[in-house]
Amino acid sequence: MIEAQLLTKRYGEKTAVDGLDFTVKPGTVTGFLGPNGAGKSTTMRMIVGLDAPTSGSVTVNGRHYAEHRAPLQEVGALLEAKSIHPGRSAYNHLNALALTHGIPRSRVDEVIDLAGLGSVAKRRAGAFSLGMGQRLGIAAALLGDPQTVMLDEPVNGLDPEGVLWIRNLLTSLAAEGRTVFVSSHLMSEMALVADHLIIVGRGRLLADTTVQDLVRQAGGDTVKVATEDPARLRDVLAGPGVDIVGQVGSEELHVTGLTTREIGLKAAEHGIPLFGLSARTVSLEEAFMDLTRDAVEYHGTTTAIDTLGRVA
Ligand SMILES: Nc1ncnc2c1ncn2[C@@H]1O[C@H](COP(=O)(O)OP(=O)(O)OP(=O)(O)O)[C@@H](O)[C@H]1O
Repeated sequence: MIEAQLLTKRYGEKTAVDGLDFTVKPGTVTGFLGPNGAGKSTTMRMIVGLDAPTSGSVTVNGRHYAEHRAPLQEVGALLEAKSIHPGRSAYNHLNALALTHGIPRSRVDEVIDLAGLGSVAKRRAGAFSLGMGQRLGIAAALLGDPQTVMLDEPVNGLDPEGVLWIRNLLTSLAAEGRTVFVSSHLMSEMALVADHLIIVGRGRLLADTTVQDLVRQAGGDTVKVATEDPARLRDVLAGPGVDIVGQVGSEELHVTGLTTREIGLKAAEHGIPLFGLSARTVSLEEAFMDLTRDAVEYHGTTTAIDTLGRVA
């Protein structure tokens, strides 16, 4: 469990983190989202005591990080800045960490396997690709078998296989009852792994919500369905809490209140062939952009916002 109370960090004139109040609970993956410069890394650094709050506080499992007797066994963190000696092998790096924290050597082999680093563990870490470096950072974070795991942009530099590995890893860590806190500025990636979202912009809390609620709020539970006989499908799908919109002469209906699965099953039950059945997928990105629009520090001229047909 991570608890932030009025957490604030100023660097001179700049307020990087501005009165954040949030709780990260065990047993789920919590995504920490926000545009570049929103204050995510600064918040994470304060959680593990690498930066001191200007005011407010943040605790892990009820204590400040520095007050834990065995911090590595309490919270494992992957932060953006790496501190690995380039001449040292992955194995030696993890072994040194284990030795200084009273962690058995057998755990080093376990995390090397877990991170898929077996074949490169004896190589110099300085020669590692970005993706291998990320895997080593994650291995180090898991070394103490911590109850709380915090990763800053873990998919950075990973290939598709690595991205999938991270997704499965995060989900299984949460399923084991751990607190999993992961930052990203990519809504699409977070939507695939996170159950809960904490969204920040310019250091302030913009939303503390479930993925499901954010989708709902953005109208993302609309399903687009096409059939030769939309009038009949409309009759079949009609019911309490179901809203159906269609245009005269169009084979397409927009349905809210039913999932793609429910619509597909009902149509099949009544022998109505469907030509298309899809949930709106861009709405999560749209919801994120709507929320953070005023909080983006650096607007590009040709960003993803343009591809959605919207102007920042
Ligand atoms: N040591 C520092 N000195 C001065 N300003 C800083 C320092 N660290 C961060 N900042 C500023 O604080 C703000 C928040 O930065 P932070 O790195 O926490 O954001 P972020 O959400 O992690 O961004 P990104 O997604 O780009 O990593 C930024 O405007 C940044 O320039």
